Amino acid sequence: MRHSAAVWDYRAATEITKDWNGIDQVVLRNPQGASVKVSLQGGQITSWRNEHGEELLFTSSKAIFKPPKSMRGGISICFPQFGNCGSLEHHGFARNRNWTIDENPPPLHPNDSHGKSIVDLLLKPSEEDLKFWPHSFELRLRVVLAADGDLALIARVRNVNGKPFSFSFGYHTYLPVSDISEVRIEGLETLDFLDNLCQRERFTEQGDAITFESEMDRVYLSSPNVIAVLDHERKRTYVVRKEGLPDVVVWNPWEKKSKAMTDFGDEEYKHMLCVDGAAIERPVNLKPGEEWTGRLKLSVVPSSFCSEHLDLQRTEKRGHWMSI
Ligand SMILES: O=P(O)(O)OC[C@H]1O[C@H](O)[C@H](O)[C@@H](O)[C@@H]1O
Repeated sequence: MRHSAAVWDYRAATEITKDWNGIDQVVLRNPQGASVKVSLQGGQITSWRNEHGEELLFTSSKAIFKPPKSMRGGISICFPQFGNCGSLEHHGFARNRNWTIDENPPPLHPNDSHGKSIVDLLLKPSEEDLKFWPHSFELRLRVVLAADGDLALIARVRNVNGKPFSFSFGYHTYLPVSDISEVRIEGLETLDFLDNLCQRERFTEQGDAITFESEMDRVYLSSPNVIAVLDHERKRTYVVRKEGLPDVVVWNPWEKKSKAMTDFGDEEYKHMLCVDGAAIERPVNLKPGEEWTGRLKLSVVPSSFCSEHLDLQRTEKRGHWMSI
């Protein structure tokens, strides 16, 4: 029997347009009208909007949209180095390179594809990259806009070299918040962290949730796979689910550092927060032919869901990732 209802084509739900520099970007849409924009410049997620058109990622009003540098905001891919822990440029070179679209990505199961929109981007090293980091790799980033508006990113790094190599990785994620002093993060309490403001000295988090009253730049270690960022004023919560990413970087530049950054407004630290799922403390080791996967999924829910009803760790189910 033939189905008369229209079949959702998850690949046709993408469109290629140009970004601010005339560089290709992919726009994903779901049937409700939510959208995601991914630039081939850096494989950077530059926009994520819900079905009402509301932007769910932070971008600085002073962001500089000039290749090859990634712009300040959205979600950028930090690979093969996070921060300055290595000899490469800050946060690695992946975010400052041109990526390509994989025209023939591994398909989704037809039962799992309804309402989703997907694109796979690829990065392979150039001759120049190999001079500084002599490892042949393939980095595949699958970007998924789900039927319910959630945004999922699945990065796969494959060693196509004859020798083992190791790397760090991070999804450098800028979230917009109404007022940083009213925000708290749940899920990181009692963990050890490395404080980048104290020469990466190791401390143990005390107290309840993480709150903000000054500059913060920390790498929380061995973190749970679900954490929540609660924005009291806006009564909304970002739920961050991750897999293969043991660390969480929490960063807010606060007043002084904001003023020192040319691509960031003096007061913007009040309205943003970076919460990055990452693999930093223990670099990932890949033998020839091996592949590593790091998954991140962002959802936005009303805050009331979270504080009382969302048992963070109980939502940590493998089923979340099965269909992508
Ligand atoms: O300015 P960016 O390269 O985007 O990095 C911004 C920030 O990213 C991370 O959160 C690091 O831990 C910080 O040390 C860094 O300052």
